[in-house]
Amino acid sequence: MQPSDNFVGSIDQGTTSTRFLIFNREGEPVASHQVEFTQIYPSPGWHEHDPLEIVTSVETCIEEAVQKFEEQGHTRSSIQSIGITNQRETTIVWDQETGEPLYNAIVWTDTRSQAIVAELKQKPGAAQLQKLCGLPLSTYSSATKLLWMLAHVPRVKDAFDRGTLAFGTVDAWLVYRLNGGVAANVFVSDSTNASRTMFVNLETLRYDERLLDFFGIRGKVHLPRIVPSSDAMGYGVVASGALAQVPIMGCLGDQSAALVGQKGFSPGMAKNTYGTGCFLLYNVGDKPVFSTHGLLATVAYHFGGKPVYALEGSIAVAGSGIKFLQNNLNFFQESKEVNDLAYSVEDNGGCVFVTAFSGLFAPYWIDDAKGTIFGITQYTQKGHIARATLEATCFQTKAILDAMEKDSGHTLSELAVDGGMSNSDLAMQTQADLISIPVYRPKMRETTALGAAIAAGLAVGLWRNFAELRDINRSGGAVFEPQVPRQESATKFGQWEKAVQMSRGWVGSKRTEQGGAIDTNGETYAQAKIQDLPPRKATHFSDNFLISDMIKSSTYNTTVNGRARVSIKEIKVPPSPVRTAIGSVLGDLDDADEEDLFLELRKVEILQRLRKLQKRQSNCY
Ligand SMILES: Nc1ncnc2c1ncn2[C@@H]1O[C@H](COP(=O)(O)OP(=O)(O)O)[C@@H](O)[C@H]1O
Ligand SMILES: O=P(O)(O)OC[C@H](O)CO
Repeated sequence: MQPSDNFVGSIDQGTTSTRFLIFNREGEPVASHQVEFTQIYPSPGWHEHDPLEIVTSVETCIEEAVQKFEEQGHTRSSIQSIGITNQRETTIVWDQETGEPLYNAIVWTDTRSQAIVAELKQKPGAAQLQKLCGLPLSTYSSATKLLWMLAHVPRVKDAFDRGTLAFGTVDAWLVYRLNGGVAANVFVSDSTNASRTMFVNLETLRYDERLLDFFGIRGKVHLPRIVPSSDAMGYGVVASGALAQVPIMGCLGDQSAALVGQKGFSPGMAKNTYGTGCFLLYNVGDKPVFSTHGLLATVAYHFGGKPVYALEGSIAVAGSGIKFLQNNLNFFQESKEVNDLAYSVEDNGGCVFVTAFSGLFAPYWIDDAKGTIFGITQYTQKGHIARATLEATCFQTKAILDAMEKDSGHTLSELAVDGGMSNSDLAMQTQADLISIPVYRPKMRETTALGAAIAAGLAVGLWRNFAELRDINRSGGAVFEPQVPRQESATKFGQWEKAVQMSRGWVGSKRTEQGGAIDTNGETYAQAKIQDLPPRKATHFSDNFLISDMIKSSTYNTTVNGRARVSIKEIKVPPSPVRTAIGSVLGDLDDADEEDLFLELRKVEILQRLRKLQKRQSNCY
């Protein structure tokens, strides 16, 4: 059989839908099928999927796509291997003895583990985690979702106590079930997915005892064996259905797959995928780069030999914001209509939508924010809200690119994009205008599925090296050139940053008996012990976000990461959107502590607000 008669299949199991695509050697999809599946939102901030429905959706897509493929005159035996790509971090647990799930999948967007995260942050060793695994302690990773299940789901705890609890991300679950479950017991995860759990050392790509001990699961939970992303033997074969006996040879988390599908194989290349969420991955080569500006370090891909790493900017809400307008607010019937609705008005009409449905991820990592629309007046129309929704992801992308530039010292000259929301021309034009560089959108936008197909195709020899991929999906793309002056973009971005700061602190707020809104965090901070520490060295901190209504503080003493005692004397807000804190540090702080230091600065602001509020209240009563 000629190579041109051979094909690879690609399962793309995303947050909103599942697809199966069959690619030829030119990297063109020749047949595909897609189904949406149930999104379960049991409580505010909770988001679940049914693990069995995920498997059924994959099986349905395979059956339907293979049928379409054969209707074109091809035979299923020409499909040489299968690749899998999937939503990452989403956590599934099952009983190793029965192979049955013990709870719904807790989706990556879910924020129910917030209290667990807050508690873990106080634990010794918390500050060292990110250096080991590349991820910040947040509700996003799988680890805290697993801990939540152990604390709240008796069936999960029982299996844990009996030693039969199996944990996996969606890739591990799919490989396990497609191989036939308990009977074959193929229990593996690829390096890119495994590195999103917080259990894996980013440099060795092995489970790290320090991480497992920190989360209290060492030796108590069955974890999948970690396998390279392209592997001829590791992932077994499909047990039944239209592609029975076809080997699975590729596996990548969806964001890694998109980078591969965009052929971002050289350091300095980046892509931004606007799916349910939006994720910018920047190839940094064969050594991880640990961010000091709110980004994640992650595995880009691992095709045998040395893994390749990426800096990642993760945005929790992109297309899901559009789905929210569609399903919850009934703005339109189909996602693609958002574009025309947003074009129906000239601009956002003064509205800024901080789509913090899951708090805010990179580069801000604000757990206590919730979605907030600022600037609504009687003038506001649906079109303004639609625009503000699209803009939110673009603003966050701009913040991520700024952070990436600081971490890498490199300025991107063009941004390659893909994913469902990238179909909106208005969103992509807005993106180019905000980041002042061209945005390149390829013609074939199923780059995530293509990435998994490439992983499987390299393993089976359909392609022998990256050079053979060069011409795939190269022509017919669209370029969006920046069209507004930088100063105008900077002004808009300043407004966004202001809105981000104003959205903080909502979670946990309550009303006092006197009727004034008081932030519970503020109360805690007000009780914080103000000690008299002798300053050792004077230090200058600055940050570029706008604080609208504050601050001149008296001295505030605190500790950062339990190591350095910080005494903040004064926070100045000059007319420019740069604030400066003047203080002193007793002990050592390095760049990695910057974020924690900003948290302390934030406490001073809250303390100030509380004082102001109390003063106002005592004037009233
Ligand atoms: N034409 C469009 N314009 C804007 N958004 C779109 C369009 N088509 C799809 N979307 C959005 O893209 C998302 C789906 O993108 P996709 O890349 O399939 O995501 P996932 O892999 O997370 O399931 C949906 O949330 C949907 O609202
Ligand atoms: O479903 P997507 O495409 O937004 O991707 C989800 C991510 O993998 C979550 O980390």
